[in-house]
Amino acid sequence: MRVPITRPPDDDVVVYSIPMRSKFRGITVREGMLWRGPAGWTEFSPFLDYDAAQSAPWLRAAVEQATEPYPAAVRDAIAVNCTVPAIQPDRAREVVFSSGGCRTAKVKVAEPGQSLAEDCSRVAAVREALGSRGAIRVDANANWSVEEAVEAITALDKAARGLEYAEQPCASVDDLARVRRRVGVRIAADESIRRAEDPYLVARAEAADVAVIKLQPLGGIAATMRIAEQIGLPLVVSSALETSVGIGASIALAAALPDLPFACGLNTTKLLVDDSATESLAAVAGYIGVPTKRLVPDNLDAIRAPAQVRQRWLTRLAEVSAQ
Ligand SMILES: O=C(O)CCC(=O)c1ccccc1C(=O)O
Ligand SMILES: [Mg+2]
Repeated sequence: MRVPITRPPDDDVVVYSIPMRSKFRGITVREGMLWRGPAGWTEFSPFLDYDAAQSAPWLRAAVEQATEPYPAAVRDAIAVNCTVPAIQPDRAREVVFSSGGCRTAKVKVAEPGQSLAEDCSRVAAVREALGSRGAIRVDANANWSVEEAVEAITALDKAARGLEYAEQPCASVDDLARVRRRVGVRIAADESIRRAEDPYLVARAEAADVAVIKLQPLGGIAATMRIAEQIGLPLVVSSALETSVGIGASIALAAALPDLPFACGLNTTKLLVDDSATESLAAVAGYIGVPTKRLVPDNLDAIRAPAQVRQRWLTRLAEVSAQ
């Protein structure tokens, strides 16, 4: 079905370009667009490797944020995890110490070119920094085979002295199910939901214990809340590395969900060198407070992209709108 999506006039959008503190998922610079709609500021930031069709839900989410009010909140603060990139142990410790009091850490593992031993040292360092009562989850971004996943999850569970869950160990839903049957650690699905034709397949296949949901790839708050209702799995709301404008929408989603048993992956403005707002939405004592007003970005001049990058995004926005 062809759903027309309205886009703002070119002159009204801000294109930003912000370096990452460490390489994350192959990304060293985060780019995206911000504009103000009748309901408030919004963010559109599909990853650079996404084509126009894959970016269409991201635009629906951005248009919704610009035009619709947020749903009613049922909580006033969201527990969040800190996110540890595939970095050296001493820097991983630093991420935990400077996380704003997060009691849960998500650690990236299975980075191409790195070894299981490096993953184990990183996870052990995070445990040391977090203390025995914190929760540790790992995210392999689909980089393991079934056999590798079983071996790695078993070793990481030991190194972490207990894992909360392992996120997207393998690419296919069948492989997730196979790994889930063979390890004593919960399995979370991320790419299998946000990049899937059928987001419910993981649940039907009994391939995951936890569903990671991301606002932009799933097409906005209303669309994500429908999936949340029907998927029948505990949910973790996670970011797509937005600036505080986009994180605000994900916080609104997390605030509106009836059940939220795990910390959410929304403390990611820390991974960026700068932000759209001088007061970032970031954890204090492990929680991000749910704002009562929509965030107004006050740091736009500092993050504005060069003309070439701006032009590339305007072209991209036109292509995605034409979907
Ligand atoms: O969940 C988190 O802690 C932060 C968000 C995150 O990891 C992420 C951010 C951008 C793209 C992919 C991912 C991911 O979960 O794989
Ligand atoms: Mg993930």
